[in-house]
Amino acid sequence: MPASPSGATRQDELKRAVAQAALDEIAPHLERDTVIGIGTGSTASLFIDALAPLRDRFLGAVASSEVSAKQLRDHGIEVLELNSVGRIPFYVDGADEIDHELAMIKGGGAALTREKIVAACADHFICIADESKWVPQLGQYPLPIEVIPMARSYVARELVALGASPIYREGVVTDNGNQILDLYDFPIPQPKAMESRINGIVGVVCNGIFAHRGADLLLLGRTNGVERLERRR
Ligand SMILES: O=C[C@H](O)[C@H](O)[C@H](O)COP(=O)(O)O
Repeated sequence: MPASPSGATRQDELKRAVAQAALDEIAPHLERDTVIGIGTGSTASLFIDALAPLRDRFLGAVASSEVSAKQLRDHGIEVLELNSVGRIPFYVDGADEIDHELAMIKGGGAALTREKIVAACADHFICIADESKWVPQLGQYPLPIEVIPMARSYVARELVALGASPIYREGVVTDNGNQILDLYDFPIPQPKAMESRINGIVGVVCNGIFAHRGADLLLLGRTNGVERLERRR
């Protein structure tokens, strides 16, 4: 992708545009006691940067990773523990893939479990993504599975029985002290069923299909502007 004179690629510009669009979406709803759920990754990071100037208009944030928590604190935004907060009106995060039902693959950065937990607690999941993430069917991007380390080989064998080819993401330890298996070339025609099926394997902590709790709103960065897509009810 060509870089602009500033060094930013077109994809970077689209990510920045959707980060700003998410801010525009939530800014009118911020109250002194509002807690915002914050995702992980390059797009979520741009959202944190955009959010920083408004830090005095809301209470704080719950972060889905240690990396995002640090970035929030560096901006002077209070990071709250999930167990200590009540309502989270908005969760803002990126995705590795998203389909027309606003189901997603997430976890390219290994943050899937905490992301799914914070997303589950939120009233509205706003997904921010550039158009490269928009797919007709999930599964072109490797599907991450977070596993308890001692169960890794067992889970891998169970996934092979499902028709997958799991690859151990060597050297990666999640914020929860676990490991990641990635499923390459694994088409997912029925995301909800597959999300449940993989979660049923003993030793799996979480998988990167976000279908049961998909996004409510997608802000999709396209070359001709940000498209706003709401989940069909
Ligand atoms: O674990 C990482 C997260 O699921 C990210 O939200 C996802 O990988 C998208 O990241 P990015 O915005 O960098 O493409």
